[in-house]
Amino acid sequence: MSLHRTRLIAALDTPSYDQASHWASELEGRVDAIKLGLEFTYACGLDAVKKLSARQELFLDLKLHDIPNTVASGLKALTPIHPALMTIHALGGPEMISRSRAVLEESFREQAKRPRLLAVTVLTSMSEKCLAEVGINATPLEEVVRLGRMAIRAGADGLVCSAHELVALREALGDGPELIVPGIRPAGSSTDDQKRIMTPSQAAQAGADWIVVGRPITRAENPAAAAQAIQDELRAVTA
Ligand SMILES: O=C(O)c1cc(=O)[nH]c(=O)n1[C@@H]1O[C@H](COP(=O)(O)O)[C@@H](O)[C@H]1O
Repeated sequence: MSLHRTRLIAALDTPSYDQASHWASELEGRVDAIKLGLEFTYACGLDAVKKLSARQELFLDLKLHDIPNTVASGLKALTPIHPALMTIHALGGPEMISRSRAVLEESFREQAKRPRLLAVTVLTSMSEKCLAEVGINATPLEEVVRLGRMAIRAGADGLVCSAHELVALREALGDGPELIVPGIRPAGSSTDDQKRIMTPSQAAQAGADWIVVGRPITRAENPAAAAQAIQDELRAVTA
């Protein structure tokens, strides 16, 4: 496995434009991208998403999951925002994924500028017990690899998974798919609602392309210093 630089995405989860804007400026140059998701987008709207992401690479994490036509049309409506990364749920199935990929390809003449389509496999807040409660009798690892193979075959550019599944996904799918990893907790920090967690350096060693970190940065006394400490930890892995 090649050890490449793992990039850091800060999840700016807040309903307040001023708070998100403050974090974005504080973190500029210290993180590789910002993530705006359901909380910020529902509270502040898409114009605010566009404005806030004007200066930084954007992961727009809206985790679409509906019938193929609705998801593909929803993604098309989001293309003027021009995120670098967008999410849909792998559980929507292969037709939903392939139509999503097709609509993004049609919307961007230059494919290099097309947002990368990420399929969320098994949420990092879910354990084996929780999977059983929704009727899936498999370990998170088995389910992530199964969904991951299907999603990449159907046209996803990458997958959202926990760090625990990285090695198995690389073995199954090679270096091609972009692997994005939330559920990251620096040593000693609170796990919150996350179940399948690892530290930044463990995720980097296991081959994450990007790690997503929210509360350990945004709830730190000094978010910029917290982000810098994570970058230092990531760099130490590849040094
Ligand atoms: O798609 C995601 O980004 C995502 C998928 C997943 O399985 N688990 C997960 O935590 N996330 C997101 O990653 C961020 C993690 O935030 P913290 O737990 O505060 O670090 C949140 O914004 C979640 O919405």
